[in-house]
Amino acid sequence: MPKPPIQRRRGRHSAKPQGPSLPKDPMEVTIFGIGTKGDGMGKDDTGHGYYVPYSAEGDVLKVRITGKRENDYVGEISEIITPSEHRIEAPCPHYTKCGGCNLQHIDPETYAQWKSHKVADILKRSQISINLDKPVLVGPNCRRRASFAVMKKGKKIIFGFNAKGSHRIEEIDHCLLLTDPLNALISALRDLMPLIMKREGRGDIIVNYPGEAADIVLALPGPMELKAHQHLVTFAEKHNIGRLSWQQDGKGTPETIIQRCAVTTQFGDALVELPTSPFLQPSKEGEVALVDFALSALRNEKKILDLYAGCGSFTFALAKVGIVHAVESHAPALKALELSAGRAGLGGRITTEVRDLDRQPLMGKELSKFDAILFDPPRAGAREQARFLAESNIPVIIAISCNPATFGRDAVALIEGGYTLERVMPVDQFTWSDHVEVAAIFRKAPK
Ligand SMILES: C[S@@+](CC[C@H](N)C(=O)[O-])C[C@H]1O[C@@H](n2cnc3c(N)ncnc32)[C@H](O)[C@@H]1O
Repeated sequence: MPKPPIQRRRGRHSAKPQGPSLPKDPMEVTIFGIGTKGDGMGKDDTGHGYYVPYSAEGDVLKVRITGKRENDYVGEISEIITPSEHRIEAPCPHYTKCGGCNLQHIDPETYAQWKSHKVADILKRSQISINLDKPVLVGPNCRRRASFAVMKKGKKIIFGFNAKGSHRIEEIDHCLLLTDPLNALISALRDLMPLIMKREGRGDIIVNYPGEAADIVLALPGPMELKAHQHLVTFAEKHNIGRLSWQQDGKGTPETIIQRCAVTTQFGDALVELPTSPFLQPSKEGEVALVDFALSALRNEKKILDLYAGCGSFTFALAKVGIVHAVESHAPALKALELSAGRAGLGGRITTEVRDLDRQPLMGKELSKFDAILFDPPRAGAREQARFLAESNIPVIIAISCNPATFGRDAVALIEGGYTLERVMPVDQFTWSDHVEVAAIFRKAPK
């Protein structure tokens, strides 16, 4: 029988104990499903509801109650009485201690179904019913970005990943989700910390490895000390770091300390020189799947609008179909896109515009110039912009979203505006977590 997950200490954000009203003895709970946040949902024999992290459908458990979520109890597994048939041994030794993953203990088939069910459930809440495409599962060993946590207390430094809902840091040497070049940096970064982290406190080390060279932001307490510079130069040389930046106390714009070479990524034929901390799709595999999906919606549209374009993950691919206007609020990202378009000889096919689409969405006549639109907003979605897209008569709209809930809201606006939702494809770039992305196609018949 698999071992019960290791119990974590209660952290700052976990459910608060409710005092004497909470039963003290562990309760027997049967898990009947997994909720949208990845916690098992169960019932005891009185019918009371439970949320139990790290449980699986069909588990019979002894659950120690730690708090309440609305009318239901939240609990921790104290014993697995009968394991679910969907339970497997989690592949990572840090599982349940590190906060990164919460669905490693479920067999791959059930896991994949759950990702699709999560999207379907959220869409159903918005009264949207559609047969979803088969999900794209990017899998482990693909993530090209990581945010490590570091803490110095006295002389002791701990480097790893934050535990879930807690100040604790789980020390790790290897993460199954990361690409090999990123994993190879972990022990080197740990060894670097005592040489450069002189003040007590906490920090984050954000590493992007989008192409040939890594880009690292050291968000650490206090200013960089002069002595740290030579250590950083040696570190950058030895480990092929393209750029190293220091962000004092994790606030403000990171200051570039060392730039050995350009930090680049390839979008189609264009090599894009990236600014510090750019948005990129978390994996190349996910990026390719999303781009292929977007292209599958297009025929030979002449004018295409790429909203929330970032550094151009979609722009360069769309420019093979038509002339693209890329709009984005982060000026350095758009500058990188524009320069790369020029170098790739695409200056005539790609135009750019820095614009805040919440405050100043494209509307009416501006939209009517385009034959197709792709929009890929942040987690909050594109509420304002979607209202105007809904009113437009653009024949095809492609939506990419990292948040099915805000996608559902924006999709309703488009459907109420006369669009038909043709396809929705779940994309799992956040393997073993409860996150899932979606890509969708909407069409409107010409008037
Ligand atoms: C999910 S990312 C997508 C970026 C790009 N499409 C990609 O796949 O790499 C969302 C982008 O929206 C931009 N953004 C956020 N809020 C915005 C706003 N109000 N107006 C315009 N762009 C915004 C962010 O800077 C970011 O580049």
